[in-house]
Amino acid sequence: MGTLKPISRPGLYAITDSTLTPADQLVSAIEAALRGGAVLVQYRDKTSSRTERLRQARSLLSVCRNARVPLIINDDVELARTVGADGVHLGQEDGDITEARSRLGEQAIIGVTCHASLDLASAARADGADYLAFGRFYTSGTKPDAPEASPEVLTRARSLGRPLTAIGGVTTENGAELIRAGADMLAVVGGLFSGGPDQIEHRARAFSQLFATHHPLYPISSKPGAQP
Ligand SMILES: Cc1ncc(COP(=O)(O)OP(=O)(O)O)c(N)n1
Ligand SMILES: Cc1ncsc1CCOP(=O)(O)O
Ligand SMILES: [Mg+2]
Repeated sequence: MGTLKPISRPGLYAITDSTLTPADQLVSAIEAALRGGAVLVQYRDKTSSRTERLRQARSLLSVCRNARVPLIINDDVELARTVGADGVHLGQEDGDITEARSRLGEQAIIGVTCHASLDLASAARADGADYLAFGRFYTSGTKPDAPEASPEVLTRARSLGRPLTAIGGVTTENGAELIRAGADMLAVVGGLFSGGPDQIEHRARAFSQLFATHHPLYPISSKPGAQP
């Protein structure tokens, strides 16, 4: 098993969506999410051509590098390797964690979908996953048929000692419940990007504020009202 790597800090995990964000607005949308405090970005695109995905991933990597925020590629280890992204997110059907590790290296961040299952999470940890993703927690327009999870799974998964991500229908209204239950990151598509370009930075800031208020490990000095 690899050494534990710090995944940035608790916060918003912004996930792109080619239907909510047209290709020509992708970079500015992610720049807005980063200004609002996103701590991790995932390029998730199920529809574009390989050439277009390569182009978009390269553009996003440059934006993320400027902000010193890691870029994760969804599903596609080869794309992550080709562009030199910081890691990959693998679902249960997306291939072997060990194989991804050997292709991307020890420093790569590998995140794994665990749905609502502590057994899947335990196995992913044993195979070297760097973060464990649970959900969907609420109704999701992006992936309506994803298996459902309840927030208690986050509380139980804390004992696994890996950063926990919550996904699926997460909004600025319901996110606090997930952070209090144990989420270190809120992975968000619709709740961040569905309002169009003018809303993104403001929404990202609101998500980031949830961590400042509700996450136990958030630096004390960053909490609202704390003395400097
Ligand atoms: C952070 C995060 N969590 C879960 C997923 C879902 O991955 P997967 O189950 O492979 O489904 P698709 O996203 O590939 O449709 C994710 N991408 N990111
Ligand atoms: C990819 C994925 N996996 C489980 S739910 C989901 C979709 C997340 O998108 P949204 O934040 O719009 O529900
Ligand atoms: Mg997948």
